[in-house]
Amino acid sequence: MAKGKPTQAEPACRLYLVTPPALEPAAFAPLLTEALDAGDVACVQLRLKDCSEDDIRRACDLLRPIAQERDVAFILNDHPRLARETGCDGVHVGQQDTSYRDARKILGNDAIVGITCHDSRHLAMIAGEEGADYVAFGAFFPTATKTAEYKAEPELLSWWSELMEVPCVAIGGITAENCAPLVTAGADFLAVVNAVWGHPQGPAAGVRALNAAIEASTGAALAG
Ligand SMILES: Cc1ncc(COP(=O)(O)OP(=O)(O)O)c(N)n1
Ligand SMILES: Cc1nc(C(=O)O)sc1CCOP(=O)(O)O
Ligand SMILES: [Mg+2]
Repeated sequence: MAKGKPTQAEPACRLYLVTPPALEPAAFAPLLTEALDAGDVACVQLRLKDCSEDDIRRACDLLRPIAQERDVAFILNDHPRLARETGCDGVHVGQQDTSYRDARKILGNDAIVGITCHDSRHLAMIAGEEGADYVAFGAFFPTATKTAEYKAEPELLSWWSELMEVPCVAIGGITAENCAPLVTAGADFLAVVNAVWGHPQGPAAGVRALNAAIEASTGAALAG
């Protein structure tokens, strides 16, 4: 994920992989490699919940190079200081996490800082004005990966993308089967957990299915 909207050389909507909330880094490394080698992925977010900072450091040290060697941005969830310390490309922070300003201070202007905005135009406008590199809306569909308290609609993506240059990420229960309205509404990135890591044929098949669905929806949108 370069800073800014995908360019003309890149697909209009790209995949943003979020890791499962618990993983064993050595066992997960080949799965990540398989996923990234299967198709177009803009970004990987390491999202580990209920584990120590040392566990996060170890996971970053093993998984970050797999993404960065492939020109895929590696973003850490929730922990701007750890993101800086471990050489991540950026951080994703939610409304209850470190503020945008503090995250930016910690990481500097070259890093990617993305912000959760739930279903809120107001939060997104603030994040965009403050300088966020992307705003994330969700959850678009029911998800078993976390308890999602907000429900976003595709119309939010069309409103945002018609008005703003700052890229928008859609998240929450997204699959190859249901993603078309989000792509046509203008999502710049689709963030997924279960559709890739829980795919019955493995993560490579998950990435291929989502890439194909994005391409088909983009073609349909261009055809009018
Ligand atoms: C791309 C993306 N969008 C939203 C979130 C959710 O962040 P947050 O609200 O801080 O919740 P947790 O992920 O920390 O449980 C995200 N991580 N990534
Ligand atoms: C991490 C996260 N944030 C969400 C939000 O709505 O902000 S939904 C979500 C989980 C996404 O996982 P899956 O693709 O398996 O539904
Ligand atoms: Mg968070």
